[in-house]
Amino acid sequence: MKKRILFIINPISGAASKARIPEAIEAYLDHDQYEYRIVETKYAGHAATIARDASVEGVDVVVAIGGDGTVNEVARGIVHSNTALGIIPCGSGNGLARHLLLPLNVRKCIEIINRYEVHDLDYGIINEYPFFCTCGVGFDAFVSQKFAEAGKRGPITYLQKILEEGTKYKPETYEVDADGISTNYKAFLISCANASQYGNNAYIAPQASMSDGLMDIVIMEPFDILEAPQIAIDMFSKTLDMSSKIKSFRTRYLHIHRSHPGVIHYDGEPVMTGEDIDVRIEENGIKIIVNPDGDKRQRQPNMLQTTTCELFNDLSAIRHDVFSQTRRGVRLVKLIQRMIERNLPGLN
Ligand SMILES: Nc1ncnc2c1ncn2[C@@H]1O[C@H](COP(=O)(O)OP(=O)(O)OP(=O)(O)O)[C@@H](O)[C@H]1O
Repeated sequence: MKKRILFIINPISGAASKARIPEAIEAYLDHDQYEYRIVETKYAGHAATIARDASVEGVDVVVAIGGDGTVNEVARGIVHSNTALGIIPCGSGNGLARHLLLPLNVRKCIEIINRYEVHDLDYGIINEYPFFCTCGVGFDAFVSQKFAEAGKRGPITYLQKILEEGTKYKPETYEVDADGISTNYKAFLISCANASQYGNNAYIAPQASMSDGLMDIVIMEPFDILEAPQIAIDMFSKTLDMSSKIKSFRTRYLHIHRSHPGVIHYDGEPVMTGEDIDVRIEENGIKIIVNPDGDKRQRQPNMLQTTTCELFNDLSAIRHDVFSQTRRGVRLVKLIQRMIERNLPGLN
């Protein structure tokens, strides 16, 4: 018997047209294996309803055609069922597709769907919102909100928002509970990563795995404007975990308390929540069609990237030393000046 497959297209995701995707499905899908249907979403949240209904009807595969927001909607409609998720990445960042080493090419993704290699993988839940890639609080949630308000999508808009908002953003203090230990952090952001990247190959948690039953928690400490380029380079070099500005650990469950309500994000979708945030992992909760030829070594930094990161960290430490020596020197000069003034009044 043929498998039933449903393709869900989000027409507004990313910046590219989806007009020729139905043609590609007709041309490259294995029709001996699958009987297919295609639907387009009409509004935000629609993909979740369509996917849930399809799963209840016993559809074997639901394919998200869009970015991480579309993948999130489709995936949350089919968690803990026998329906598998397929992805044809057509979004702005495509974080989950990139983590899964899927090609950003419609034909190649359809060919991967034809091979039907399904793995049971983890997903997470932040308060009541499922996430499959990353979620968090702080600067990334703030940028997601600005991006959602921008009225225009695509990676250029994302970058524009990061640059516009980056210098204005003020780090907050969070109380973080994990495995019975509570710690206060002043942080630029706290990210909970089921997968390794935000999208566009910006690796927030290069070592994150979707099959370890754990999430990688990344706490980014406040940094100054001179350190910002180094953090960006570390992200794109998959070496952020080696940065001196990062604290990271793995856990199944995390509680975050902050002093006031605010925005969080799940897979880049912003939502307002209260002071308390609970994040947990659902082990093996979703079936996903993976790339059988995906080489996981692509997620690791190469020698050049590792060496560059170490060099930058050393330079940063030297700069910090010079700064603190200079500050100490300035304090000493002021002290001597005060002593002279006290002992020799009227000198100035
Ligand atoms: N027909 C529609 N009209 C308006 N919004 C929609 C429609 N269908 C889906 N959406 C919403 O579109 C938003 C953007 O989709 P998606 O996240 O897939 O694209 P993207 O943001 O460009 O890519 P990425 O998440 O990879 O950066 C999602 O929040 C989704 O809920």
